Amino acid sequence: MTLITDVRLRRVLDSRGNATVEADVTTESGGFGRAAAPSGASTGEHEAIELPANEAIASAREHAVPRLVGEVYAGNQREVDAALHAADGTENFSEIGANSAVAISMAAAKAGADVLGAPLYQHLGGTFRGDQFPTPLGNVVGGGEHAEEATNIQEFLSAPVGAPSVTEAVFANAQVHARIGEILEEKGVPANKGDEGAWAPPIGDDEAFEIVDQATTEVGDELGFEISFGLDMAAAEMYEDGEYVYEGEDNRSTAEQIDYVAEMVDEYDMAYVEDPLDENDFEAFAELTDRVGDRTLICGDDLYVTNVERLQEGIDKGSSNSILIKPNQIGTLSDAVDAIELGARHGIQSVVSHRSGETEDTTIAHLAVGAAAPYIKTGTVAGERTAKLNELIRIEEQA
Ligand SMILES: O=C(O)[C@@H](CO)OP(=O)(O)O
Ligand SMILES: [Mg+2]
Repeated sequence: MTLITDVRLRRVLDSRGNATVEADVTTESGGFGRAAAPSGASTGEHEAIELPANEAIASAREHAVPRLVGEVYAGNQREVDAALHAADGTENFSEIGANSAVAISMAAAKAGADVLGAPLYQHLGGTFRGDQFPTPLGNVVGGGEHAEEATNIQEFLSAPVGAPSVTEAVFANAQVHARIGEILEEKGVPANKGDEGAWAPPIGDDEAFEIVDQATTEVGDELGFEISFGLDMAAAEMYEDGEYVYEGEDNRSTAEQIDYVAEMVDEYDMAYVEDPLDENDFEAFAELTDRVGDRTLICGDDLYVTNVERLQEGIDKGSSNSILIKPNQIGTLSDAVDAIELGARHGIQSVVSHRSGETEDTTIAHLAVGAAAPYIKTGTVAGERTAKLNELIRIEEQA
């Protein structure tokens, strides 16, 4: 029933207006799945390779489609993803492009779910999944590679850790975003928006900490549950010649960066810090995790690139207690789930994540629920972000 009979690939727009790959997968019994690849701006050095969309499509048509059509069952995700790896033949999807691979992998999963008549999260996670929901981390202020003339720190993330439901958490993040808009207006700070819809005001990191702290506290008090906040520092982007470069401030050595992050964790009682250190510095990550890992999540994004070998190195060295999961960083859903499961076996909390360039695709909402990931990071207000957040609301209603 789920034998793949057709795979179509096309170029569509992502949220930055760039071309990305969309895949349609059809099965023998008429099952259908459609998915599109996202795209990063602050990409990790060790990520699977994204090719220009037209090249990725041409190569996948030549190498991957013949290995799928009439050969592989969409209901068997491992088989689909193994065929993609075999078609590519490299370590990092540099032949067919991780963008083609992930679009086909996700579209096949949806086609499989369609044939089974099951929601995608249940197809991915099994019948005993669907009752545990991720806490959404919502980008509310940011800069770095996602906006010019804004904060050094890439993302300030609202973290409604005390929310009684995912729906209330999603609305809480939107309210924090709105409150920050008001605070910026009161201060007379002009506020543009960055790639993910977060405010991108021309202020320093110190002022952003104060504003996000104020907004999360006020909205938390009003709603009656705890809203903490966190950061994605995307520190690999700041790291130059052994130092962390902060515009308008002194540079920080690795030891100073560790001290700074540890101080901020305590000063603001932060729930989460992603990529506080360079993407190759497993040791510095371990030092920071040793210092504050009992009271906050230290998450590896560019550090791990959703790769189980890099995650295993982090586990061996004690580098973090959390991992970011981006299916397009590794190229298939099977690889992404392997990383979540390896992490879970070692007490590493997964944060399933969007990219800064996104589409209306909602697969990551289902992946987070299907794999029982404790967190999801998928923005706060823009349409390509609310697509996933609204899907979480619908899944919660079904549960
Ligand atoms: O660093 C990140 O976590 C992501 C998503 O917020 O950004 P990008 O997709 O640009 O890598
Ligand atoms: Mg990141």
